[in-house]
Amino acid sequence: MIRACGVGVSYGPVRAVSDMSLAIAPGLTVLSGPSGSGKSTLLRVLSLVERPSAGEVFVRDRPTSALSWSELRSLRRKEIAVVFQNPADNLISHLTVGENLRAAGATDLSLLDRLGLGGSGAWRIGALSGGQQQRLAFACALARGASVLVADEPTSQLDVRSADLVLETLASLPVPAVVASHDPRLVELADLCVPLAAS
Ligand SMILES: Nc1ncnc2c1ncn2[C@@H]1O[C@H](COP(=O)(O)OP(=O)(O)OP(=O)(O)O)[C@@H](O)[C@H]1O
Repeated sequence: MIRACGVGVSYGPVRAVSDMSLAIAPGLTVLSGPSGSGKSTLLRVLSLVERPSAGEVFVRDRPTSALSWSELRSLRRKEIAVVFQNPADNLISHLTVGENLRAAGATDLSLLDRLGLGGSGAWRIGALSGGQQQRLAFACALARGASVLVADEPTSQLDVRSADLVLETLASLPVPAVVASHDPRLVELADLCVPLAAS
């Protein structure tokens, strides 16, 4: 679905990503590596937020380097949903759980049951734990109908119990997901682990 071929990203003299090739397959792909190894940069490139300095990113076998920024944005909106590190950045705080899901495009609340949030449709966002908020963020991402979910360190701001909820969610997503994380438990869950070396 999304494929990177020989991707490199440089910021002046800093080579954030060097000659990286990978294909996001069904299941969970985890980008792991020490701080500064280029995980977030590679995620931005795979999410079409940033253009690589070298190489090519293919979406459904279509090369993206010749697309304009507006074409990239439309392709991203259609195919890719991003879940941010901080749960609050993913949700509309003054809406209820159900309203958030409907605002993301859901026609019913069945995704709540599927992600362990059944019965919470009328709750305010503030009544959810951090882990429940991240679960809801993944539910909203699925409601958008994206073909691929992308998440940068989705457990890093959560306590262990809340992180467990997110790990369960990541293990059972119905669409391919690519996640950058330091969390060794996420690496264990991965169908494909892509280790990045410090630059
Ligand atoms: N916009 C930018 N401008 C300049 N340098 C950048 C930029 N973004 C990232 N870098 C540099 O690129 C390298 C890789 O950064 P990146 O954030 O992708 O690593 P990371 O593995 O995600 O790190 P962390 O785990 O700490 O988030 C670092 O040396 C970083 O300072």
